[in-house]
Amino acid sequence: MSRSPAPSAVPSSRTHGMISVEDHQERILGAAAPLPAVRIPLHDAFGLVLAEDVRRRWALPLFDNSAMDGYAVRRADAVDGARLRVVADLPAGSSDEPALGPGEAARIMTGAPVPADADAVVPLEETEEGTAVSSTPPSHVTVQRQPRPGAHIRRAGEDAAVDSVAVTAGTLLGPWHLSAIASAGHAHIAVHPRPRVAVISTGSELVSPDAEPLRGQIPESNSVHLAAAVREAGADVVFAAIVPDDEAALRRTLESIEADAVILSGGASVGSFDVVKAVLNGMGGVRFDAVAVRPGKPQGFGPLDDGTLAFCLPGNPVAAAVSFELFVRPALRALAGSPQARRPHRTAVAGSAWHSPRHRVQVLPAVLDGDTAHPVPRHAASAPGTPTLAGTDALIVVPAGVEEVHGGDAVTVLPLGGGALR
Ligand SMILES: Nc1nc2c(c(=O)[nH]1)N[C@H]1C(S)=C(S)[C@@H](COP(=O)(O)OP(=O)(O)OC[C@H]3O[C@@H](n4cnc5c(N)ncnc54)[C@H](O)[C@@H]3O)O[C@H]1N2
Ligand code: MOO
Repeated sequence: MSRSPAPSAVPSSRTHGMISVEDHQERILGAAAPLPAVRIPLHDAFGLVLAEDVRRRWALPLFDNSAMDGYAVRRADAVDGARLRVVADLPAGSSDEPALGPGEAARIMTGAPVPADADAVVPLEETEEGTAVSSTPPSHVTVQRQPRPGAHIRRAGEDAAVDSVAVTAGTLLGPWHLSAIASAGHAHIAVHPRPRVAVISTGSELVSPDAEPLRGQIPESNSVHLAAAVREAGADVVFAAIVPDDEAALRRTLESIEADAVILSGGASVGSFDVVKAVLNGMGGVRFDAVAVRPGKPQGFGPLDDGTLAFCLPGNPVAAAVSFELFVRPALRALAGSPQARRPHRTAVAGSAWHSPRHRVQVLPAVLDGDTAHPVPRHAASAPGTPTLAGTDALIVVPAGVEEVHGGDAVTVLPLGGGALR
């Protein structure tokens, strides 16, 4: 890959009339503070970000308990071949605390509290009576092998101390975290709520995918893509609409929305019918910039007067999709309280050669095959095996200043997907 020196990053500096991708991302992330925490039932918390440390209400395990089905014994008496009298039966959940005298044992099941007089558990398999199932314990049990001190007893507090932190604030909650929180004694927790997102596609040429498009009309796809991407990012779509190129209609639609973020696509450029720019430029803190990225150059962003973050993306479907990944998704994750708002990137090998624009970051939809990234051809042929936009599972990001990528070059990729956060 031929590289020319990267231009130094001066915040909001303009090179060739454009601001850098990083400057635009920083401006957006600077405005996207975590939404205020709410308390919700643990069962509803999967995929949300924990807002405060969760501490254990008790030590774990709660009490000395048996790790095996067997017999709780006084080890000194339980020598090889000893015949012990069974004086109690302790299933899990038993609150009994039987005393064990010399030569006595209690049948005990896994998880049941170990009597204070016992100092080891002999598993069923190490007794003459063995594992034959019976509802009542035998009157006596014969120990085959003397247990080690403390054998098969899980001691109170050996896993975790009372008041220790079970799960830390900022954690994206998955099944393992949630069960740890339940074990720590909490049925309700403080989380950042899912961001509420409105999606608006603008353009008088847009028609429903099941319509027969007349000349000049095209099937509307951005709202479908963006709504799914919003959900995949762990946010809720609270509103979706197609609005024609009509300033009054767009204003009315915006006024009706209650959301944390609104994503508009189309009409962001300089054309005569670019109503999004006409309506939103200067509304609240919204500003339009040319960002040094292809595709995705025309971008509008800023808070509306009520604080809703407005993202105005270019209408071209690939540009809108790329813009979502670069600029919207990190903001939604930040609103959701995630400390890792950006997707992790990695290095892959370019599967072919292509040109890249000199002064802009290039972002190419790609299909990953192991370590090789195959850019989706602009005019994807339908030959079997050819990567297509529908199969996109990563974006290749080529920095500004690189004009040629050769097959075999190392390239940066952002793998997409990887599990929906809901
Ligand atoms: N004179 C200039 N013209 C353009 C410039 C420029 O700098 N000067 N920038 C170009 C770039 S770069 C882009 S990207 C586009 C983006 O412009 P808009 O945001 O105004 O997008 P539209 O014109 O509304 O739409 C572009 C294209 O995408 C189709 N589209 C729009 N919305 C949808 C949708 N929801 N579903 C499917 N397809 C959609 C639309 O029909 C157009 O074909 O501007 C360049 N022009
Ligand atoms: O932003 Mo445009 O072509 O660069 O998509």
